[in-house]
Amino acid sequence: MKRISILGSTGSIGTQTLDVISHYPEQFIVDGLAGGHNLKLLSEQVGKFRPRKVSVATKDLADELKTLVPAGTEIYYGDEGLLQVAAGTDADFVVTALVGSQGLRPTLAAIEAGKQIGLANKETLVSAGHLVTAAAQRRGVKLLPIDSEHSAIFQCLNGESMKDVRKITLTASGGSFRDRTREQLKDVTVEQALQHPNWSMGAKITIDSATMMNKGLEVIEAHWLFEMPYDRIDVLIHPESIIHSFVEYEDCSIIAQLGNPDMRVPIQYALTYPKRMKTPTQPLKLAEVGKLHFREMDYERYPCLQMAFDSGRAGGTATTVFNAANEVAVDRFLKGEISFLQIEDVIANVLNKHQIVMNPDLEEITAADAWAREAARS
Ligand SMILES: NC(=O)C1=CN([C@@H]2O[C@H](COP(=O)(O)OP(=O)(O)OC[C@H]3O[C@@H](n4cnc5c(N)ncnc54)[C@H](OP(=O)(O)O)[C@@H]3O)[C@@H](O)[C@H]2O)C=CC1
Ligand SMILES: CC(=O)[C@@H](O)[C@H](O)COP(=O)(O)O
Ligand SMILES: [Mn+2]
Repeated sequence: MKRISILGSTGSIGTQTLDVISHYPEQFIVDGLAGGHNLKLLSEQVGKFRPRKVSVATKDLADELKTLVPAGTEIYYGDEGLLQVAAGTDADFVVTALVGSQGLRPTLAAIEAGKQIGLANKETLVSAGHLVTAAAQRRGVKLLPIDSEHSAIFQCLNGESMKDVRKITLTASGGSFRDRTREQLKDVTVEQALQHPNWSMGAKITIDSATMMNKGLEVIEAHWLFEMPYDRIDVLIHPESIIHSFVEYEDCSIIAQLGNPDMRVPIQYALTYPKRMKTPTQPLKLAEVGKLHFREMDYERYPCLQMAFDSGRAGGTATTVFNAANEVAVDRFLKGEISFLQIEDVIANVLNKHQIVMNPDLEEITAADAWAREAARS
């Protein structure tokens, strides 16, 4: 029996994690759930899974939640609530499915408390990968990837020696605007940007896919998860999202992981690793798929991806600022304050103004993140 806490239980990854868990009630107990603002869904989850500790974004929401859940449920809110669900339960496994760098402190707290981590919240590694991986190493905690590309790479590396790896390649669908030129991006709407061709996900990551920022964040995530230098990480456009990523070895063998796009597969693999169990997903029928397509990445078409490699190579607080500026820019685009193409301008401007701090501690990361948010708003 594995005891689980979920940060971001009401989101796309959070709900799919609970779906996986509900297929194996004899294998999992839910100890903690943290949602944000969606009280209706969170109260249903509490009624069904009966966690001991639950958290929401604000005190008002916490007061309202008390009237909706079974007596005896411990209810928290805000930053303290996230820390309670991350580190203050008997869970041995924490799924990090918050969106954005707000997941950093709870993730660090869960690691310090010795919980194994199923990591979906990639922004934590982009913001402070050196702190998260060092804490995990020190505490003997596994960071099990949930992000589909990283789960694929993790599976392709299984049983192999890292010294035999030539490079890893992350596949990219191209997102909602994969068949448009830059000229055709000038007047795109929020609704159009939210139409991902292959995956149903939260709004922020769907916009990141359209700008190719998602792949940029994933390059930095892969750098930290697999200790891979940036010149051995490649990105390839693969519109079907069937090959989730692959590893090329020194003998020219390529090992890839394939499957229909369904996040319940990598979520379940992280939860049950190293065991594999049945999932409710549709098996991949390659004869029905017929053809798979690939295109070389065009870094001029996708400047966010180039900025990800540049800030990753620069190191220190460069990636913290790169991530925080993007979070604000995406939020402003979703609110209609800036155009789609201005997202990358905001990030570039903030990066240009930033004085990088090398080997930052948590306080310096927090300060750089706050500075970048302020700069991205002005
Ligand atoms: N969705 C996917 O398929 C994939 C997602 N990821 C990564 O996983 C992470 C989560 O993505 P996704 O599930 O799509 O995002 P969603 O937007 O669907 O979910 C975000 C979750 O965070 C919660 N949340 C937001 N703000 C707060 C807050 N202030 N306090 C507490 N909780 C808060 C939301 O609560 P509420 O809704 O109740 O307000 C929700 O539960 C991201 O880092 C993303 O990049 C990676 C690979 C695939
Ligand atoms: C499901 C998942 O892991 C997402 O990160 C997905 O990869 C987004 O797709 P693209 O960024 O390739 O469009
Ligand atoms: Mn991904």
